[in-house]
Amino acid sequence: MKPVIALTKGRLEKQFIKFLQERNYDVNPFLDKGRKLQVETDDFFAIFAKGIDVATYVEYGIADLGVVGEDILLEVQPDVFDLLPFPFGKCRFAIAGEPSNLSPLRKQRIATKYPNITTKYFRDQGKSVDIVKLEGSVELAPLLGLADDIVDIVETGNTLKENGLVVKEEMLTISARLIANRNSLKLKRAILTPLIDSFRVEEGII
Ligand SMILES: Nc1ncnc2c1ncn2[C@@H]1O[C@H](COP(=O)(O)OP(=O)(O)OP(=O)(O)O)[C@@H](O)[C@H]1O
Ligand SMILES: O=P(O)(O)OC[C@H]1O[C@H](OP(=O)(O)OP(=O)(O)O)[C@H](O)[C@@H]1O
Repeated sequence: MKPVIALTKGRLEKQFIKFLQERNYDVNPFLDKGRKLQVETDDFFAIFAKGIDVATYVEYGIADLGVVGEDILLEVQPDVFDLLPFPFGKCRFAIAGEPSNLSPLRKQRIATKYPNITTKYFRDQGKSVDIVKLEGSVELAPLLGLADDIVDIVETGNTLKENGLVVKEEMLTISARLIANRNSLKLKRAILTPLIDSFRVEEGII
């Protein structure tokens, strides 16, 4: 029996495949997968899903392991075991907006894909804000007057820069994480341990 790993489609998938290659796993089945959403390698079955669904597949035990952004774990708080960080998918959460906008007299309005992370962050600072939930291109919101500022992921800063926005406050840094189904960890320990151990990166490298 092979383990099942749920992978976040898109940028994390590409970086995970590179990570596997560096560890001498055979990645050929990934290279010609086309639009297929399931792939079998010598070592495991992989399924491809959106990050939020990766957490769901792992929580329900359809997948034993998952590769998912920490942003999803913080936002959704799925009932999974958070095993270890990967040295990719590194970025940070920040509050950003137009350089010169003044604090509004009304409650501050923040646009974000991450309402729970945002609410908690401001609540911890003793502030209540209005949240506008968006699904992407969040940088548009302050430019078009939908919100005063945004809370979003920043990596290179290019998206902010090219849209005339600046970081106003750094919030926290995140990376991709390896998660596991709680029962799989107990019941399939023998087949999962070698895989999990091969994903460990020496301390100091991350
Ligand atoms: N600019 C970035 N740099 C590094 N990691 C990022 C960046 N943006 C997102 N991520 C991480 O990669 C994960 C997947 O992001 P990706 O952009 O592929 O999908 P998404 O935009 O969150 O969702 P969708 O599938 O709807 O496009 C995110 O959950 C986050 O952890
Ligand atoms: O600092 P940068 O390197 O420019 O990266 C940051 C951008 O990347 C993510 O967007 P993504 O590409 O996932 O598109 P989205 O806005 O549709 O979510 C994030 O939401 C920022 O917009």
